[in-house]
Amino acid sequence: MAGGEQVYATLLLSDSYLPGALVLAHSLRDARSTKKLAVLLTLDSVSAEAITQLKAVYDYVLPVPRIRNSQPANLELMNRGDLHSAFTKINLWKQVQFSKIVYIDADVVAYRAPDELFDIPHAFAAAPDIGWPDLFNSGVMVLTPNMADYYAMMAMADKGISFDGADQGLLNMYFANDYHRLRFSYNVTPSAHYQYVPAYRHLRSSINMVHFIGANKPWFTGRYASQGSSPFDEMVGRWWAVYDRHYKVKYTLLRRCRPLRKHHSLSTSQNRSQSKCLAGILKGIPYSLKLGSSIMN
Ligand SMILES: O=c1ccn([C@@H]2O[C@H](COP(=O)(O)OP(=O)(O)O[C@H]3O[C@H](CO)[C@@H](O)[C@H](O)[C@H]3O)[C@@H](O)[C@H]2O)c(=O)[nH]1
Ligand SMILES: [Mn+2]
Repeated sequence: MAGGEQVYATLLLSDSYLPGALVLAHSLRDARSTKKLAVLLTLDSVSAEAITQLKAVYDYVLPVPRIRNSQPANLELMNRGDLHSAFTKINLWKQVQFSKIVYIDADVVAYRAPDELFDIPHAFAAAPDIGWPDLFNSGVMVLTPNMADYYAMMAMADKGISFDGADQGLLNMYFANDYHRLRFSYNVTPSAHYQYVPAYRHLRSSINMVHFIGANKPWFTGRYASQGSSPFDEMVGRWWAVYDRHYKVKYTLLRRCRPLRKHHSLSTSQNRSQSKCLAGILKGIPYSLKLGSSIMN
């Protein structure tokens, strides 16, 4: 559908990636993007509380059907059984109310808003994958929704056609040599194992977005990595900087309200101001903060 809106979109398949989706949205907004933000999610695995959090930062919250790979054997080749429903990304092509989508994984932080990606004259574009750079990484993609691609990819998903069992394998087979290659700066995937420090120093100022691929996300591992000075540590630190800018203050405030609560001898008015304090702060606090301690260290 020509003339539709252009949006950034991400995907949320579980509450466990909520901190990622929130940080991504804030990073784009803080960088003053002029585009709207959309999140596709599966209602059977994302809580109502998480949706409330998402609505505070996303313009469009779009429920989509889960697309599960019924033949997940290839997923085990990369030890990522958790990606059984990554095919759900195919729903992006069905969003024909939008003329162009810049899709971004929930484990990405934007250093600047790459609005120029909406203007590239190609139906599909993506950046190289560091594991095998002839392939593209499917964590950042510029795509044009249309039902023909959607049905063709759904047919592949139905048959479990994907060399890695997930969306990246399927998409690389579908678009094969027919895609526009984006610069790595749009999807910088740091590795704790191979760090090309001189190149990082040389090109650091041109980074557009950083993508934390692999099973260990910044919000799972905590802040420890962000304290060092390696390129990897520095990039993890950038993720936490966005997180803290929007959520840390509120958490500190919450702690200030909490000790009073255990007091039994509070007057009615003290009690009332206590509840008011908590209610006000909780309104703006992400669900993930209340989930566990890993994120608070
Ligand atoms: O439990 C989960 C798992 C995934 N996701 C969503 O799915 C995306 C992909 O999963 P992720 O853990 O980010 O995968 P990567 O470690 O980045 O692995 C690579 O391989 C995946 C499978 O092909 C691709 O989807 C990725 O883009 C590619 O970078 C996430 O960003 C989220 O948007 C969830 O919401 N919850
Ligand atoms: Mn990812």
